[in-house]
Amino acid sequence: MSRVSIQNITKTYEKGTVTALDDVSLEVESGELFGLIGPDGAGKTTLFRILTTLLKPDEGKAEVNGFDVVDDFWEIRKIVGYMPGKFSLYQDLSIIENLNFFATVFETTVEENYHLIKDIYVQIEPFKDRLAGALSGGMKQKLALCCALIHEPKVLFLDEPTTGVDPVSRKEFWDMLDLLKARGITIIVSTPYMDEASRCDRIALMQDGKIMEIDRLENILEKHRQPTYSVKGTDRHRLIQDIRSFDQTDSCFAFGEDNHVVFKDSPATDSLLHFLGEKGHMNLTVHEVMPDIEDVFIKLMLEQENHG
Ligand SMILES: Nc1ncnc2c1ncn2[C@@H]1O[C@H](COP(=O)(O)OP(=O)(O)OP(=O)(O)O)[C@@H](O)[C@H]1O
Repeated sequence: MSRVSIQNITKTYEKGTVTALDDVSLEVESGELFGLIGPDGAGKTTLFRILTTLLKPDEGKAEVNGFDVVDDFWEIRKIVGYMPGKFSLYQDLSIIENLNFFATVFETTVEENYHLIKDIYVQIEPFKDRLAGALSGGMKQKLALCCALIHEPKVLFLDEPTTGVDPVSRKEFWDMLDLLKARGITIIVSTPYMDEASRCDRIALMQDGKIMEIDRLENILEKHRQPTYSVKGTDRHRLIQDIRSFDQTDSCFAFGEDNHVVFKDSPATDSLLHFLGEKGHMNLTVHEVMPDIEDVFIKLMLEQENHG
């Protein structure tokens, strides 16, 4: 049985003028570590709020562990853990007070379920009397995860848990999720960081309330692979504009120091270099690169924009 089943969910705000989710369907299997990947405003938080019964969909149906998110909301609240993106902790309570609070809400105690949070909690326990508001981003994130786990949830929803957290803590966080997955907990995690896709069993790429693709990362990369070129030069700002104005350019986006270019038909690197040279660009380099998930995301985003 799939743990989370979403069928044709639509949700709008502002009397129907803002569409947050547009006919979204998705199945997450038991024990999966599933990633919802997309930028701000893609609809990730709205989907989590529906699945954790805090918001009702306008249309469609969703189930968690066989319970309907509208009719069986009370059952769902007992079996899910939710780590919201913002404001999940009481800033003026200490670490241990926050944890006790969440345990009490679910009629349990920290002692009773200590084994569930132990691996994570030992890292912040030395500071247990420190106020949550005074913790670093990485420590807040660990505490929020402990609070979401303290009642032994079967399904865990984590909304952008690594946003604003340093790269080392981000990696540690994903290592912790691997441990939770090994215990059989189904996990759905959202992130705007494309590189985190590789840590998930499967991912859904979301943009503007729609799911553009759902699959294993390697399958998505394989399916959407297209020849992609890195073009660098001295005058970076003008370069991207000039590459875009070249008549054989299909798309060009900045990737850090780089510009990634896809051509309309056959690769036209020589004519592009000639074109840019005539526009006075210096120190130009061009070479083919292996497209990654960001390249695929942009490709799908442009296709979605062109269709709708
Ligand atoms: N309470 C609300 N009232 C009106 N519009 C809203 C409300 N909540 C979300 N929206 C809009 O719905 C869309 C989806 O927002 P949502 O918060 O679900 O996306 P997200 O992917 O979680 O992004 P973020 O990281 O910014 O929260 C956005 O256009 C957002 O502005």
